[in-house]
Amino acid sequence: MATELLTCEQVGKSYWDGNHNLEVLQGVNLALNEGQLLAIVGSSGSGKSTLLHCMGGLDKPSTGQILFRGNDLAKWSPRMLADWRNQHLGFVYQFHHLLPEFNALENIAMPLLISGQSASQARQRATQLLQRVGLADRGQHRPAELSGGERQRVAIARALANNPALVLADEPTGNLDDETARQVMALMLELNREFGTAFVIVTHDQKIARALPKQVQLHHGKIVPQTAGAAK
Ligand SMILES: Nc1ncnc2c1ncn2[C@@H]1O[C@H](COP(=O)(O)OP(=O)(O)OP(=O)(O)O)[C@@H](O)[C@H]1O
Repeated sequence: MATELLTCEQVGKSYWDGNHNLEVLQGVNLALNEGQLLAIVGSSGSGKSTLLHCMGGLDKPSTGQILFRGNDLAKWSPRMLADWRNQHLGFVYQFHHLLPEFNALENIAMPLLISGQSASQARQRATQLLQRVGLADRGQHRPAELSGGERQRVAIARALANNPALVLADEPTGNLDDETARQVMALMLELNREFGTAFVIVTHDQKIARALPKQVQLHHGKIVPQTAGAAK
């Protein structure tokens, strides 16, 4: 039976701009199962990144709840949230956010060192992951010495370092050409199958969204109801 990993219950987010209350998310209900792949689509400004940040505990909803394996994120201290992110979540962004002064291997090893693994354990796991994303011969290269697609592969390997339950990816292929985007997406789908990691992928690209088994569309901060038979 499918087990719920992350649940959004009536999530709302608003910002006060000095004059108005900006309702960025309204009544968002969403359930993601362990190992599931979900695309979040919507036009620019529809609230996709805000929702992803709330799901990752990087931002707090103004109303509603986000539950991880039944635990309400709002009840956790900043320290607990940081530990949870390190242990259970991975993040991939449109721009790789790798540390420029460290090489590919060191970038992948970083979350492992933060979680308390020894340098040799971290190095071993980072080497395996680098191999798995097809970059065994690029370990000593710094981000500036890698192509855009290679940087995203390193970023994906880093996101998976601690074998998280969930990877949150914000436009992970947004900065890549079509063919490289296709390869990076294919890699994420393979890793989902291999490791059982759930992925939430924010994209404005319908082609990419359709490659995933489940999609939700945001429009002005609300989930657009699916027509019968469209959702899985
Ligand atoms: N910290 C903030 N303060 C005020 N308004 C914000 C803040 N963060 C986001 N917004 C507003 O919330 C709305 C949704 O932003 P968000 O970045 O979530 O959209 P998006 O769907 O990810 O857009 P894009 O595809 O362009 O990245 C936008 O109108 C944005 O200006």
